Formats: sequence, C-alpha cells, structure tokens
Amino acid sequence: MSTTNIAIIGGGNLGTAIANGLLQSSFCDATAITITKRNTTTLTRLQQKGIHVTSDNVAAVKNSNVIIIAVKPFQIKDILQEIQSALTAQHLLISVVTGVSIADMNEMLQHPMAIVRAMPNTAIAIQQSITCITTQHTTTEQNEWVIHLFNQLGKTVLIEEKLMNAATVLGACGTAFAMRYIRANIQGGIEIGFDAATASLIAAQTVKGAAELLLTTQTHPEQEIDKVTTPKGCTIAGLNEMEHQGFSSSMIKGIAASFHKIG
Ligand SMILES: NC(=O)C1=CN([C@@H]2O[C@H](COP(=O)(O)OP(=O)(O)OC[C@H]3O[C@@H](n4cnc5c(N)ncnc54)[C@H](O)[C@@H]3O)[C@@H](O)[C@H]2O)C=CC1
Ligand SMILES: O=C(O)[C@@H]1CCC=N1
Repeated sequence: MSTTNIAIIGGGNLGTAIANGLLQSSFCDATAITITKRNTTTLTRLQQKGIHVTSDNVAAVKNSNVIIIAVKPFQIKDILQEIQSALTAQHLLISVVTGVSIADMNEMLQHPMAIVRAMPNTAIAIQQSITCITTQHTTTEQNEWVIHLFNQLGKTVLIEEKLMNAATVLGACGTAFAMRYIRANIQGGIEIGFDAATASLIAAQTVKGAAELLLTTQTHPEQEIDKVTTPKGCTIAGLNEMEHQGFSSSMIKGIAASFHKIG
C-alpha cells in the first residue's frame, strides 16, 4: 500500500496511545492521521501536533484507507453500522476491540471485507507494545503492511484468531498486571527505607532490565534467577516466602480469571 491515511475511530486510552506512537515513530506524517471522538476536547494535544481531530466518523473513513477501530466492545456494532456506507474494497479495517471476532464484525457489516484484528498494549504510545495480529481475507501486501506498521510501534506476533483472547490477557491486560507488580515492589521498597520516587525508579528500571535480559539473551527466567540466588542468601529467602504466600499461583489464577471474563 503506497499513500496511506490512517483513521483511528475512538480516541480513548488505546486510540490516543496508538496516535502518540505513530507520531513518535515517524511512520507517517501527523497530517496523514485522523482520530475521532464524540467529544474531542481531550484530543487537543494531538491536534496541536498536526493530527486531524473530528467527531465525524464517516468523514474520517472517507479521507483514509486504513481504519483502526478502537472503541469499547459494546460500541463497535453502532460504529460499523455508521461507517459501512463509506467503507470500500480499498479500505483496510483493523480492529483492536477485545472479544469481537472477525466473523462477528463481518456479520455487523452489510458487505464482508478484509479485516485485521490487532491486540496492542498501551506501551504502543512509546513504541514498546507487543502487538498480536490475526488476519482474514487480507492480501499478502496488506499483511506485510500491517506487520510493518506495528513493528514501528514495538514487536509483533502473528497468531491464529482462536488465541486472540489469550493475547489480550497476556499482552494487553499484562501491562496492568506488570504495573501492579511494580507497585508492590515500590510499597515494599518504602517499607525498607526508600522514599517513593527512589523506590519507583529502582523498581521500574529493575523490571525493565530483567525483561531486557530475557529478550536479549533468550534465556528462561529460571536461568536468570539461578544467577541471582546465592545459597542461603537473601534472594532465595524472599522468593520462597513469596511462593509460600501464593505469588505464582495468584498470577496464574489472575490470568485465567481475566481470560474467562472475556468469554
Ligand atoms: N486500554 C487498553 O489497554 C487496551 C484496550 N483494548 C481495547 O481497545 C478498545 C478501546 O479501549 P480503551 O481505549 O481503553 O477505551 P476508551 O473508552 O478509553 O476509548 C474508547 C473511545 O471511543 C470513543 N467513542 C465511543 N463512541 C464513539 C463514537 N461513536 N465515535 C467516536 N468515538 C467514540 C469514546 O469516547 C472513547 O474515547 C476496547 O475494545 C478495549 O478492549 C485493547 C488492548 C489494550
Ligand atoms: O480491560 C479490558 O477489558 C481491556 C482489554 C485489554 C485491556 N483492557
């Protein structure tokens, strides 16, 4: 796909994160991006950076060839019905909506079309998302373009659609789970003597470093843990106490609960 105008329908948490990531990536000019919201007052900052901001979804679709739907699941049916008269075979539809299948979307539309489901997370705002992608009836060129797009905004994984709910939990809800883990570290750090700002810096950078170790060296977490745990030392004492208190079990149960909530 050569010239590309991108419309983001739904300028909420994820929609604005995608817009910010696109701006930062220089993937396209700000003027090639349109973002919509019924009340656009919260989008002023994006407008100041050159992005088109409007509450007119149909106009946004007409002026774009890639449409990213970023509304809540209960809002997608109305949105698709609103924009379908403006959708043509030249449009590529990308949905980041949770739990709504490609078949569901095609049922909501009068005419079936090429649809991609993408599941990014909010770190897309700083080009650090993991985005799981599944496609149907798209061309190889469209698939390559979508992967190229999300590669500018972090890392991508192509998955089968049946794994999309699992991807939502691990990759998208995962940002919140990681934040809670970091927050607990900060709370512990304050209890053992740090001020909140210093505890926050140490906790966040430590988690970032641990993640980078895995991504860079491709090792298993337990191999990295072995390098930290001195026999009879403080690390293993802390780890064992965490496990006695149900740390891994609570994470696994939380992930499963999150998964079952989607449906
Ligand atoms: N927030 C996250 O971390 C992630 C969210 N998702 C999915 O992305 C979708 C959006 O999530 P959020 O951004 O968190 O929700 P949100 O509620 O913050 O954003 C949705 C936006 O759509 C706007 N909207 C509603 N009706 C509209 C209409 N008729 N025309 C234009 N805009 C309209 C709302 O005003 C709101 O700003 C959801 O389906 C969610 O499950 C997926 C991955 C991560
Ligand atoms: O909590 C939710 O339903 C959405 C899905 C992924 C992140 N937030």
